[in-house]
Amino acid sequence: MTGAPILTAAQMRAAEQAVFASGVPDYALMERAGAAAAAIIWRAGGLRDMLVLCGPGNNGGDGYVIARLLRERGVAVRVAALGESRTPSSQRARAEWGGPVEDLATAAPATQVVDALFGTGLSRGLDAAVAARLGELTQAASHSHAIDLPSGVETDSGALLSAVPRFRLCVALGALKPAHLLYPAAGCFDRLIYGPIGIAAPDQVHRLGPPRLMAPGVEAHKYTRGLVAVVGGAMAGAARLAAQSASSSGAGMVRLFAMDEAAAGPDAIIHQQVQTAADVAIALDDERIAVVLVGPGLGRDAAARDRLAATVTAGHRLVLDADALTLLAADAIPQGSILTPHEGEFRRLFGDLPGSKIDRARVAAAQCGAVVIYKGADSVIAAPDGRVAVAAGASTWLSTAGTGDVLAGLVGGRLAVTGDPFRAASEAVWLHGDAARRAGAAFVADDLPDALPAAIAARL
Ligand SMILES: NC(=O)C1=CN([C@@H]2O[C@H](COP(=O)(O)OP(=O)(O)OC[C@H]3O[C@@H](n4cnc5c(N)ncnc54)[C@H](OP(=O)(O)O)[C@@H]3O)[C@@H](O)[C@H]2O)[C@@H](O)CC1
Ligand SMILES: [K+]
Repeated sequence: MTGAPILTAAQMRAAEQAVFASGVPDYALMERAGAAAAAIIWRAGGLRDMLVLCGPGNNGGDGYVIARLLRERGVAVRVAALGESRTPSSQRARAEWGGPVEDLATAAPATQVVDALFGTGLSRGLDAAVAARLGELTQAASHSHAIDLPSGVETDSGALLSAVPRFRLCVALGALKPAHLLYPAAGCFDRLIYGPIGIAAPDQVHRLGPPRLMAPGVEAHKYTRGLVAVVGGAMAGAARLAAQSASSSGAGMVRLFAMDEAAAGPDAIIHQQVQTAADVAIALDDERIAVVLVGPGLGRDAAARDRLAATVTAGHRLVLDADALTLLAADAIPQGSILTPHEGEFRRLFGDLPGSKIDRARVAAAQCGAVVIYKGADSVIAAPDGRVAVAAGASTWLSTAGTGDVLAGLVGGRLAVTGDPFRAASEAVWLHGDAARRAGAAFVADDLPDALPAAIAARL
């Protein structure tokens, strides 16, 4: 389930210092980085002629190493620089390149372009003329490669500090950075390839990786596999969709407590009409229930508020979604819950927190003692203890009505199966993304539960 580590610029610098402290000379690390990137670019672009754009810092230094190594392989390489090299390692890399260095302002384009202008040391947007040159040269190349990061993206937040062209390939050196997964920066390249350089990374923040799931044991029955209760409300369809998703998530049983008969779904889901808050309290007075999901289709009126209060009071493990996130205050969220806010719900609950989406999700999770799935094209899953998984690259077709209800049901189901909120949230986000990939294009949310069994089977 754990994918590649994600490090901020400051954490990268600390990891780099630890390598130096272990006796590796500064320039040796730059050689490693340049060699890792050169090997990846060679596989992507082969002998096509190349222009390497080198900035003043160590990102530029990597560029000179790449230029030298690819020249040794027979590539016709030219280098264009933005001023002098300012760090000792990049000065040495430039000297070892030893070839001509053109002016970035006037350099002619090439079939391949390598952007080694700025990486994790970018402190502000590029000057307009430099950003324009980068754009022109990148567009003119059929093969464009960004070294470590596309120049102009802010490492830790994924914001664009100036105009950034789209690259075919981005080579992440040493570790992923938040900007590789957070939008808009994550949209500035088609492919991301990781180039290892032998640094040790802290292990709290990762890219979401594929989960390892388990088939039920021989002694399993429907209650040991987890009973999910879904408390519905005014809008029957959303709760039904969530219940359907929960029932295809691997859980043992799903009960749907809905306000009317129209909410009845497939026969495997036990449907019970539950009108008032008092009815909800009675329905949830069942110790076999492992998890209660509330929010999809709940409504926002006084009756909905009462049903939600009765649900929270019942004291079961909760998954809170949609209207439940609009009705509840952050300090009323029971510890150990899972929350699934999108941007608007997140801001309403937690206000305008500072920092990147990763920082905000972490603070929110710690504040309320719950696992937060901060949804979007880049979903961030944060646990109260600081663990974070970032999911990127999900199908853009997920931006359709009802997919959030499906995710909520899946989260409830995986929580009923595993009993571990961070694990359940991570598994659910992965399976949701994989189900969408299997559903293909232009699917509707109703198609996703049907794709879940195959997504689960692929992870056993
Ligand atoms: N850390 C590691 O483990 C390893 C790192 N490696 C590589 O090093 C990269 C980080 O290198 P880095 O720290 O030297 O920063 P880098 O991105 O080259 O730029 C800094 C320079 O640019 C300048 N500058 C900034 N913004 C500017 C702007 N808008 N317009 C103009 N100038 C601007 C800034 O000056 P200042 O902000 O002081 O004005 C400074 O001079 C990293 O991404 C990776 O590729 C690998 O080699 C080995 C392992
Ligand atoms: K770069």
